[in-house]
Amino acid sequence: MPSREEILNAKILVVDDSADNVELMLEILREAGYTDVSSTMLPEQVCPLHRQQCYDLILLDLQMPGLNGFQVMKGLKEIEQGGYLPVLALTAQPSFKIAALEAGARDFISKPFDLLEVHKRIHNMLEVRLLYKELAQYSRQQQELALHDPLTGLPNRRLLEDRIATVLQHATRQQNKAAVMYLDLDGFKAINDTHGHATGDEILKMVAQRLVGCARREDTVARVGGDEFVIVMGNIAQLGDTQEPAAKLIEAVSEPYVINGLTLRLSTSIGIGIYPDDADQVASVIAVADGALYEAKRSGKNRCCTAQMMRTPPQPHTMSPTPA
Ligand SMILES: Nc1nc2c(ncn2[C@@H]2O[C@H](COP(=O)(O)OP(=O)(O)OP(=O)(O)O)[C@@H](O)[C@H]2O)c(=O)[nH]1
Repeated sequence: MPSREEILNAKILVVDDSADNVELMLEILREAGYTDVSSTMLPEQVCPLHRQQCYDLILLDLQMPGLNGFQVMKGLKEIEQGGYLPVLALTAQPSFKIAALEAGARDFISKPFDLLEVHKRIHNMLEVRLLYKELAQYSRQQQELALHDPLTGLPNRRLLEDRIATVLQHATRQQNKAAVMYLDLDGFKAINDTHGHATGDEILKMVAQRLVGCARREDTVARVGGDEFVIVMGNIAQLGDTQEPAAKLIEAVSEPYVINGLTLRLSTSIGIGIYPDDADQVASVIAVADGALYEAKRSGKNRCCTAQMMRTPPQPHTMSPTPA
């Protein structure tokens, strides 16, 4: 629940074409202890102001010349799409009360003002508005958590798959290629076993930072398993464009890690799959990169293999003719 202090610090806008009404409402609010109150007598200013200030409460007169309160609410609804319209309608017309609620106002205050009613309705409405904001923020945080790895903060497999799908669509439209690089650290288990899980965690965080440091801004670096990471590169012309970035990644991972006075080293193996040359679906391009990674491990680790290498049969050695 929002605290009393949070409620008193909420952002409030008073909208009325009568200077006397504005003055009266400002005085009531200030006396009640509200600290962040402003006003306008120009209804056409309400939407631009709300876009800028994101008010917690708009006390809106319904009968104003030019733009009336109902028209203002229509504009506010476009700003607060799917959200909570923080409008308390002010009206002297009993017949407008229901119309205002139907138009999206959360509540109304009758004119002439009854002080007790004004205080209660403003307080109740702010309580709900602030609670709504807290919930919306909590839900955003939960969504973030569901899509990111808690240890490194990198995107997790779910978000990675979404990103790959977007990159593949883009590559199709642009008639170019995309690369999926699958990395698995070499000998990471030994670090855990020798120096403990906490040290292993520190290494994973440092590896994550180094990979992000090597990638372009538009690439996605994700953690998809214990010591497994995937980097998606869009907008490449050919497989050859991945060789330099892959070498950079291998070098970055092999730099020493200094943790609690210990200097540790490890390396990484990388498998690369290219869209659309090696596969044309999200899952299959990840699978071919994983297959190439397996080959990189099998053939000695600390290296990069491509799916294309696995398809190309080894070339027979050509012997130079022996001079007679
Ligand atoms: N510290 C830490 N370790 C983890 C985490 N998740 C998985 N692991 C460990 O990471 C290790 C990964 O295993 P492997 O990839 O088979 O080990 P490896 O020694 O790197 O083997 P190669 O890839 O063949 O070189 C396992 O020991 C897991 O217990 C984590 O979040 N933190």
